[in-house]
Amino acid sequence: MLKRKTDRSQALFEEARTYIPGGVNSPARAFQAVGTHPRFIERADAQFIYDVDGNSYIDYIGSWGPMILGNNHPDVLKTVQDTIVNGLSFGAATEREVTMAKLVCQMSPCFDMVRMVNSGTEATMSALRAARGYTGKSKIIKFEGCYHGHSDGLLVKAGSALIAEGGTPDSAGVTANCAKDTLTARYNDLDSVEKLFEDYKGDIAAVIVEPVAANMGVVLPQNGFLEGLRAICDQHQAVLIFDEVITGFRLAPGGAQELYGVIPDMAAFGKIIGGGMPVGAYGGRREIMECVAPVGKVYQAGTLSGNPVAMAAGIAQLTRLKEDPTVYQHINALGDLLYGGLIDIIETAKAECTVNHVGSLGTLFFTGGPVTDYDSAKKSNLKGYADYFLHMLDGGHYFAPAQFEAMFISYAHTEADIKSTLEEAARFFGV
Ligand SMILES: Cc1ncc(COP(=O)(O)O)c(C=O)c1O
Ligand SMILES: N[C@H](C=O)CCC(=O)O
Repeated sequence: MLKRKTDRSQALFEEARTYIPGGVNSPARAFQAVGTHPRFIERADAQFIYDVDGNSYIDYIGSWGPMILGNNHPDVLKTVQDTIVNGLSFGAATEREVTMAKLVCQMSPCFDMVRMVNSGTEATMSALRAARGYTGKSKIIKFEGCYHGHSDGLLVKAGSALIAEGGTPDSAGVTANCAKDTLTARYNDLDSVEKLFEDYKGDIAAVIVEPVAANMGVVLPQNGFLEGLRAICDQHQAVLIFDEVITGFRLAPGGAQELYGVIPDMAAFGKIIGGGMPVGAYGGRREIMECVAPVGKVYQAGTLSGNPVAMAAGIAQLTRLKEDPTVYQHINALGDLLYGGLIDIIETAKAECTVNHVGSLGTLFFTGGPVTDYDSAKKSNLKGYADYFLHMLDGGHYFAPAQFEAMFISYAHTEADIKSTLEEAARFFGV
């Protein structure tokens, strides 16, 4: 029995369902997997998020990652306010796009050039098109349980809400023809990748991977996995693409590439790069990016791409991340505290759980583990996660409403927040 009143959220959800499929504009926020209705959000500030019933929560979603400096960060907010008075969109080149492009190319080890888009979905879809145009090959390899947005060819054995909300990892509406060029391998299993390269000799344009998987819950690359992908792609002249929509600018200023020291040919970014505005980006080696129109023959476009307000927000956030190492020191230290604390709790409680984490990113799985790929993640007790989620939510802690997602810590979180979250978790586990 939940203590908090959520009548207004419940009423809005009823109304929303009449007009919006499932009442939400993205399935991941439907709360279906945890057996309750979404909390309708009124505002968010620093480490807190507030619903329309007047409840406040410590926010561990942070808009699914972008709010790395905390919600409503004053620097980001101020630059947006200063920018909007000059017009919301021009559909024309601006100086801010040059500033953003230089910044991202300086921060991301694999970027010689970048193209801004409007979402992570566009970024991965466009990166793959460029890779195919560059290599002249048609097939791509992705990994089971990895999610790269909702473009047709990538909704194959995908993660995130496809699996989290009780669905299947493939989507209706994607034609067999569209899916046939997408091959799938097992995360952390180089043999499965090599086998595909053998079976489809000369046909594979690219391998796309979440360098840390975060859409089947957080699953870390085992030693040698990313290095092995690099070597296999080199051997077969395929393009290695890191989907850093979650890991980019979060694990380090240069993302997972910098943290693990493996440099892909291309990368896709989203979320953090826009400071909360709808932005994505893809880029990589110059010879690949010069295949993109209007220089090359790979067409990709966007009326709102490089939008001035989104660029302003992104530049403010990335500049802070580039120049202030205390951001990473802080979020990583809190990550150690939170995930280390959860490990202590589940060990004391002798609970069948596993914590996977790196830096500020992590997942508590309701399975004894180890969780190294989609098959092992799938062993999780989903009812266990739902009970835990509801307990934590009612206690004022806003986690991802599904087992197969990640938790995000921001610069605004404090040690006191983490301690309060751990106390609540300990109460749930009865220790
Ligand atoms: C790794 C990854 N790639 C791509 C996407 C798609 O991004 P968007 O939702 O902005 O289209 C997401 C999340 O949604 C993601 O987590
Ligand atoms: N798993 C997704 C992002 O990382 C969840 C966000 C969404 O699709 O709405």
